[in-house]
Amino acid sequence: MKLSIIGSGYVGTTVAACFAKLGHSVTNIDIDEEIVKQINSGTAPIHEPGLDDLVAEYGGNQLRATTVYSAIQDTDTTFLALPTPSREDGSIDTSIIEAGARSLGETLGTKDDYHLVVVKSTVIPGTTEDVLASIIEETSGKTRGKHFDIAMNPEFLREGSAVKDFLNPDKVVFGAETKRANEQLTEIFDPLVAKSNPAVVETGIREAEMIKYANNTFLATKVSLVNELGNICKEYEVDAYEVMNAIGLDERIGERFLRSGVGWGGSCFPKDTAALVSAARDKGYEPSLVEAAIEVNDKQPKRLLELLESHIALPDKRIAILGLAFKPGTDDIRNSRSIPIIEGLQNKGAQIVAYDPVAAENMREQFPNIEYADTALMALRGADGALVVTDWDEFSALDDEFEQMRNPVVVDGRRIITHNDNITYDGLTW
Ligand SMILES: NC(=O)c1ccc[n+]([C@@H]2O[C@H](COP(=O)([O-])OP(=O)(O)OC[C@H]3O[C@@H](n4cnc5c(N)ncnc54)[C@H](O)[C@@H]3O)[C@@H](O)[C@H]2O)c1
Ligand SMILES: O=c1ccn([C@@H]2O[C@H](COP(=O)(O)OP(=O)(O)O[C@H]3O[C@H](CO)[C@@H](O)[C@H](O)[C@H]3O)[C@@H](O)[C@H]2O)c(=O)[nH]1
Repeated sequence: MKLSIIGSGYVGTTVAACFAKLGHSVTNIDIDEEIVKQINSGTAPIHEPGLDDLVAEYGGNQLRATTVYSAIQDTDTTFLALPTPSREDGSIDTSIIEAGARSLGETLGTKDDYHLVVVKSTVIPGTTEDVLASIIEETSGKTRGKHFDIAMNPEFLREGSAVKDFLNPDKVVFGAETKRANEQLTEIFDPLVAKSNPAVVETGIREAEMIKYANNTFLATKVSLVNELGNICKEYEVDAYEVMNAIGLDERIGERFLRSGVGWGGSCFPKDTAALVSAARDKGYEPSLVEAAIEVNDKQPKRLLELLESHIALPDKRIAILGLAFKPGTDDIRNSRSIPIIEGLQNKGAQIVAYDPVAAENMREQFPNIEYADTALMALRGADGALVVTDWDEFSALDDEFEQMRNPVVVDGRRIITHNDNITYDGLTW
């Protein structure tokens, strides 16, 4: 089928490249000319394992990119994969996706045949129907349910494994209000369903919107609960990882997302939990458990700094930060736990030398005045303390490199460093 995808970020580019691999002809629409150029020349605009190969194979032929919205007219279905960031008060800011819907509606106004619009972005229940569909009707002059349909298809891929996740999902969710929309979505996803056999959830639009928030809030709260349990375990000198491995054997709990540490970051958990809290309050409901999950998460980076301070006084000390990305496998630093850690160290008067295999350039834009090292060893050399913030594999292989520190105090926020007699090791968990 001929698909267009508005927004070529982490989701839009990954989904587009994967749909091309599945045999569809895909056009990415983005306002960023650099991204458009990169895709057309076969280069992935973001760091994501496996994406380079797909964009190299399909970019410029079965996968094209443009800044021109009218390219949508030559497609059957448009996915909206635009950002839905947090406002200052945590509520969802729909201004970008509204602008995208407006441009989409304007171009659909002169399209002759039926079109399916699919919201891929994460949006609060009611946004697809009450906000986006209304904008498209208004700007196109067309009637929803007749000339076009709108559907909601939330995305569950994780950064760092986005291509693999998209091609091998546990489930695909189709939120649709007409048979025709549901059938068209089914046809688009047919090659994926045939290949990886996920559960197919056919549901209403509002339910699809809420499934995404419920999914993320459940996982974020699970990790916060694990962090709280890990903190209590530490007080009692109990190995939290052994405890979690055991409770994970209970199928009702499950073995994944049980790693306690410095907390969750990224472009989704923080913003989606905040948006759900805000949306609940809008309806007069106080979501105290979700608020507590956020509070536990906010405290973990502070706990890491307190642990470091229990070993050394920070003013004027050289502190190595290992890991800037919010998780391994990505260059994304949005809401990374490394950000409050850098700020906390700066407030205490420490000198920072940071290392990350791929995310340093993104962090440099936000913190141009800290030192960035080219390797973990270079960051550690001469440092008075080291904080492990991201669980990159290469950090778990570090060993006598720590001996190059002036004072080998290592505080592990991810439980990945092997203890040895030559370092003073401490961690968030025992
Ligand atoms: N990042 C993830 O892992 C992930 C996973 C699942 C769902 N989501 C959701 O998907 C949505 C997109 O997230 P993302 O991380 O891909 O965003 P992103 O910030 O990585 O990418 C958004 C892209 O949209 C482009 N853009 C902005 N305004 C535009 C416009 N008017 N027209 C065309 N392009 C425009 C930007 O240039 C950018 O390339 C969000 O709602 C997010 O919550 C994200
Ligand atoms: O046991 C765990 C698992 C995760 N994390 C942290 O949780 C955050 C999020 O990790 P992960 O969920 O793997 O990455 P994301 O790319 O943010 O993916 C989440 O957010 C996406 C955007 O909505 C969803 O699509 C995914 O399903 C959902 O997992 C990261 O900071 C991790 O370090 C932990 O601390 N302990």
